[in-house]
Amino acid sequence: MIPFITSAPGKVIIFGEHSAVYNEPAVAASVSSLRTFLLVEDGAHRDTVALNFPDIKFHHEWRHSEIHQVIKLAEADGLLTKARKDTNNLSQPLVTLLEEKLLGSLKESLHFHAAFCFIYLYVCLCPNVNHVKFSLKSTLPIGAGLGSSASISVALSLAMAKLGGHIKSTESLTSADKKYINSWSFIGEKCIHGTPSGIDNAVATYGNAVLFKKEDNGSTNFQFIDNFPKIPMILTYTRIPRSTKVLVSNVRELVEKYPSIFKPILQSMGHLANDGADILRNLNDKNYNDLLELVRVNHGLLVSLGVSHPGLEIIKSLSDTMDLGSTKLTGAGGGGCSLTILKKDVTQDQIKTFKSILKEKHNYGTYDTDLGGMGCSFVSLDSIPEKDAIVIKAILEARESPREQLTKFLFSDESVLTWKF
Ligand SMILES: Nc1ncnc2c1ncn2[C@@H]1O[C@H](COP(=O)(O)OP(=O)(O)OP(=O)(O)O)[C@@H](O)[C@H]1O
Ligand SMILES: C[C@@](O)(CCO)CC(=O)[O-]
Ligand SMILES: [Mg+2]
Repeated sequence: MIPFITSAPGKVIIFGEHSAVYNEPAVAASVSSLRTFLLVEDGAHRDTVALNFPDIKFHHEWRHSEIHQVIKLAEADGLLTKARKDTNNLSQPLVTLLEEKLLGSLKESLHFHAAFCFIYLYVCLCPNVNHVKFSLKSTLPIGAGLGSSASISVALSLAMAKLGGHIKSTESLTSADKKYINSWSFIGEKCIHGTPSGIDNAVATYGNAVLFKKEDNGSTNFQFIDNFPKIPMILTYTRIPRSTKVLVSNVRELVEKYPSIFKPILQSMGHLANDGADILRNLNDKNYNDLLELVRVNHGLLVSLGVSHPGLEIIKSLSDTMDLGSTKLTGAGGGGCSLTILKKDVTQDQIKTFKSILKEKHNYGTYDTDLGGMGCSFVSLDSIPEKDAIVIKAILEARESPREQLTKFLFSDESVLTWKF
């Protein structure tokens, strides 16, 4: 089976970030052109499980025998069996064991969370896989609100589900396969940020656009928004770093301190997401301004939750001053990215001016991308000529490879890869 590559996209939340965590509906769409790629191949050394995550300058090797000892401890009191059965919650005793025995040396937060997500999934899904190396690279900005954590959780869950024999499909993924990947990537997201709603991993697994809702019993419910309209928009990346885990826990403190103030705000966001989904299902000239209005209101409510940032307000203020449309933060906020939905009459010149002010004055980047499209996918490198496989492996293993190069060789019309999904 080895070598193979898995992949999963990022996402944009259009309505309902943060309120989604409180079981309110939310709307998100995949950003199929911004993706994480994970190469699984034989390792260089026997008895090792190696991680090569160049985007965050993280390279790590565990001896398989060392992991195996931890697995034996976890198996002894039935802990692992329990953890494997529960895809709604992390097993705290297993987390403690992994932290003590396998993650103790990792102090840097990005490294710790990526390794924690990896090792929890590994011991649950494919603990016997040995002499193996995982190289992971993404064209998504990391920690920027576009779902980088969910895309790595999904790419890892798909790879480990294949390695552990939980997914046997060699052609397209079945709906049971996707359900399995979605459940385990939710656990991966829990390792990275504590209390995810599950919207990001659902979109990274299934692709397309969804109206999502987490139910009170922990299950998730989502409907695809078919024929998702092409909306003229600009995604702006402030490059201001932040952590979803911290932002979500700050909101929780506020909600617990002032429930009578914040619960209605969260519910209001939920109503807004439902109304927004109705508009998006049937977007036309008459309701286009309603879409802009709801985006503006959603941002205002997010500001009241304390998850904006002066750097995001710069984008909002410029788009308001230039009368371009409505801007809201997207994802967890606190920096990261914003989404500007453009009015219908905005000209190319105005867009150019907006982008260049943001670039020159603030060093912000922008992404031109469509929403929707393919969710998680995989491809075997045995299925392509060896010379192409060598090039692709080198790109995925290299310390640095530009986003354009990754996209060109792995996910463009020029790529030799035929993804299965
Ligand atoms: N390419 C990558 N390589 C290694 N680790 C990554 C990569 N992308 C994401 N991560 C992990 O995900 C974490 C960032 O997740 P976080 O949820 O804070 O941001 P995000 O998912 O980009 O934004 P949001 O959750 O708002 O959509 C990092 O700490 C890191 O551990
Ligand atoms: C902030 C949040 O609502 C979205 C992060 O992309 C968290 C979540 O839903 O898991
Ligand atoms: Mg995330």
